[in-house]
Amino acid sequence: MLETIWDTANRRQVERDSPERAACRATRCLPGEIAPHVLLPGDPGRARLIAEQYFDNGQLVMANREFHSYTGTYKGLPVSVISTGLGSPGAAMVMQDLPRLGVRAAIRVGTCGTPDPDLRPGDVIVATGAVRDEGASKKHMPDIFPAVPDFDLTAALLGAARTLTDRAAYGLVLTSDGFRYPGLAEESALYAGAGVRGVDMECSAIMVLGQVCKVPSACILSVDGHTGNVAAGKLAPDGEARDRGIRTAITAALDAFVAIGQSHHG
Ligand SMILES: O=P(O)(O)O[C@H]1O[C@H](CO)[C@@H](O)[C@H]1O
Ligand SMILES: O=c1cc[nH]c(=O)[nH]1
Repeated sequence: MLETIWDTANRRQVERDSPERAACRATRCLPGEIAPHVLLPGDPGRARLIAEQYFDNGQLVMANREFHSYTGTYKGLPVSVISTGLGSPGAAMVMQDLPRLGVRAAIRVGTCGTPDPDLRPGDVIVATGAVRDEGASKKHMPDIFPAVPDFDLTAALLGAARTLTDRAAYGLVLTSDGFRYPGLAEESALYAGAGVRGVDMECSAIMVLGQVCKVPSACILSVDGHTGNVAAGKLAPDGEARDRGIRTAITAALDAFVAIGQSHHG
């Protein structure tokens, strides 16, 4: 069982609902509680898994709604993980908290469907850009603005993924406000013809807010199945393959942080 960080790290105890914590309205974290390098899974359970299985001395910092934050180290580098919940509004709110928390790089480690017959469950996709079929980012930037990740962070992420697996792909992602909806099959076929390889619900918001909030951001996704199956009502993901891909994505993201970490000190 993880302890809260202020139990063991001599931090001030500040109530979750205090005005001081509300300055970061989603995460309710304080400056100093979050490391400069942050992983962003959607699922709070995945945040916990990362803290328990990948961090040294990973400790729970704060749990507010679906936004659960942990801090620890990886290969000696201070790192944090914050879950963004399901969908772009929550992801956008987390991104808005990050500048105040001193975050210098953020990587989404998520899951996706794929419309690409060449990809298999358990493959990982490093996103090179995203179709903005979600509403949250449009509250921050008009929809003619592109959703692109940070180039250097993305290059480091792809490099790290390729050292771990020969099933690391890169390409565009379709980020949507829907999971299963009437136009899914047609839309994903249309976009797949122009290079979309993954379908998720947060990447484009994280990329656009990364630009707006000046937090270099990138995304890596584990494929959990084909969008054709979801569109046809076959909703069960390939859980075993998905989890294998998630483990690859987490390690690649952390290794990318270590690779770029040197430039973020001093
Ligand atoms: O596994 P996560 O990171 O939550 O990502 C994907 O999974 C959820 C849908 O099941 C959406 O949040 C989608 O983007
Ligand atoms: O948004 C998502 C996430 C996982 N799998 C899908 O098919 N869609």
